[in-house]
Amino acid sequence: MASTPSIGETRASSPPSDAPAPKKPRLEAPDVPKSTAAKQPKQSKSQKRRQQYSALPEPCSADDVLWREINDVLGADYVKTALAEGTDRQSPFEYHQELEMRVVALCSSGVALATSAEASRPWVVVVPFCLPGETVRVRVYRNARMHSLADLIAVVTPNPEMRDDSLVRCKYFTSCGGCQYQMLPYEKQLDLKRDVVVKAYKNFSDLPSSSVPSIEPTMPSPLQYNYRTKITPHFEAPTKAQRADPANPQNDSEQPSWFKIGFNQVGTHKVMDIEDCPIATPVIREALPAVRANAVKNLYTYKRGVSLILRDSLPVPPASAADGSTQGPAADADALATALDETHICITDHRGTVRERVGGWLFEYPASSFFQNNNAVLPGLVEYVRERIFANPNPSPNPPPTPTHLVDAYCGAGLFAIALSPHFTNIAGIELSAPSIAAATRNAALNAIPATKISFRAGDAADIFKAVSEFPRRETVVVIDPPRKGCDGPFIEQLLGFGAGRVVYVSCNVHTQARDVGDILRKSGQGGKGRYVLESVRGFDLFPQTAHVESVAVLRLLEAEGEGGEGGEVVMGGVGQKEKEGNV
Ligand SMILES: C[S@@+](CC[C@H](N)C(=O)[O-])C[C@H]1O[C@@H](n2cnc3c(N)ncnc32)[C@H](O)[C@@H]1O
Repeated sequence: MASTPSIGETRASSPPSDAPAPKKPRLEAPDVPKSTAAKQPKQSKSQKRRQQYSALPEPCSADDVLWREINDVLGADYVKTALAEGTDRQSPFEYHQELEMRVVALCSSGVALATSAEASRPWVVVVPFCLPGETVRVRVYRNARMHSLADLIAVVTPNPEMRDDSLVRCKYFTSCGGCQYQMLPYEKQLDLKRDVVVKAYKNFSDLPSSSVPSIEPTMPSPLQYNYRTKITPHFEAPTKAQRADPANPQNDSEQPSWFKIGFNQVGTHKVMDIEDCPIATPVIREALPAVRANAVKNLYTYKRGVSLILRDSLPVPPASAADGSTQGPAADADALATALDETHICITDHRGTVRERVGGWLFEYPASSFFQNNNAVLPGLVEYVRERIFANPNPSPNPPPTPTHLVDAYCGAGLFAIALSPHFTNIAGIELSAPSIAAATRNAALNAIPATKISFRAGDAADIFKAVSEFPRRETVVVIDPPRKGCDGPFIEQLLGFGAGRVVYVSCNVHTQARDVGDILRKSGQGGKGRYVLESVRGFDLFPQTAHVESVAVLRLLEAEGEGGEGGEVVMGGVGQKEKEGNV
């Protein structure tokens, strides 16, 4: 998801398809004297580096999330003064210095933020795998703006209220960059993830706290290990020197010591060798040794690095999707389907087809395309979305109309459109990836949903609103589930222009979600279609043992008249102020 090209950028820099190719720009206009031409001096590499060095992180990026939390620890005024005085990079610590620090906070990415009263000036040290309240021994490996990055050497004084090292199930924990929280009881993980959502809305929504309802407790995953239905271990192609190493094994079943197949080592882009991953589903764990052995066997044929794929799947009956012969809930979950559900296989071919069941619904999609990675949590997620769409938290004599139409923007293989289909008369989905759209269309047939009721189209999410101009706006729900970078300006503009009665924003990046929700609430107050209020926000744990949290925000349109929609101030939706106290 993170690698999805930035649609906004592409659009801004590409001419419309029927426009002539742009001419190479002239450096100077012919009638402008040389000395006064507005020619931008070319930047040298070191100038560019200096500029990057002095620029603050890109808004809403992972670096920005860390930066804001460093500000919270040190105090915004202190940081502002350091920036103004140019002392923001004057670390009190040396490269490779060993220090004893006290952990004062956990960052949203799962790393700890530590400080030392003995440092010559207030400074944060960022260190993985430790918890607030702990005293830790660390070694600094990089100095940056107002903080240093360090490796954990040892936990000197553990926090017994949080840490339970007996819970750790993976031998690679604290070396592999995949998991951050295996030492934490599951309830604590859920609490920390709620804090992440609270901080995201505080730091990124730019909304008054009165507009943000109390963040609900994080929805747990039914499985805390063995849940991950997709893993992508990777490896680098051998270098010339490695190929020529006389110490290399002479048979193709033995793995040279320099050949690593796995995931990135914590805090680096270096691959570490991983033979097992206990958060992956059993069928993936069983398949991994053979997949690794195959990579070792073919090792010298690789010219470039490779990302392997292992996806948990139900067996795909021949031609089931194309002719709709295997029907989902309509087939009444017959004995064959039940038997198939009990047998899982591992798909390792990027061009293969994966089949999953979510509740009573079947989904098939290309192995290389997007589908949520924790099947166990999906029925609860879909049910929560359904329940919030039809809930009326503020019963009034003039209730909003019952939703009848659904728009699934960023629909992938059709998860929300299909699983919510019994509750709507008309459904439209849009998605950028053509293979995912083909899968969504097949999935509708696979689940016996008539094409007169549901349709999918490939395209930019913003384009869906033209296609559904006949949908009654107040009775329409828009489900948004964008990639990590969130929605772009044109999408939000179209969304507001349409004015759907309800918007459910599902997100794999709560920081961009908070930014976009803030934008929607503010801008909707300025238009004529009424204004949105934020009714609820809840984190979902799709990735136990990691710091990652997904989030569902529910927005409701207050009409300009009749539902108290007049006035410019953004107000909170479904939750009373009392419940809200002590939140953000
Ligand atoms: C987080 S996934 C959600 C998919 C689906 N809702 C699900 O739960 O399976 C985000 C999807 O948005 C698609 N996408 C990315 N940019 C898009 C855009 N500008 N317009 C439409 N879809 C886009 C990606 O291809 C990806 O399938």
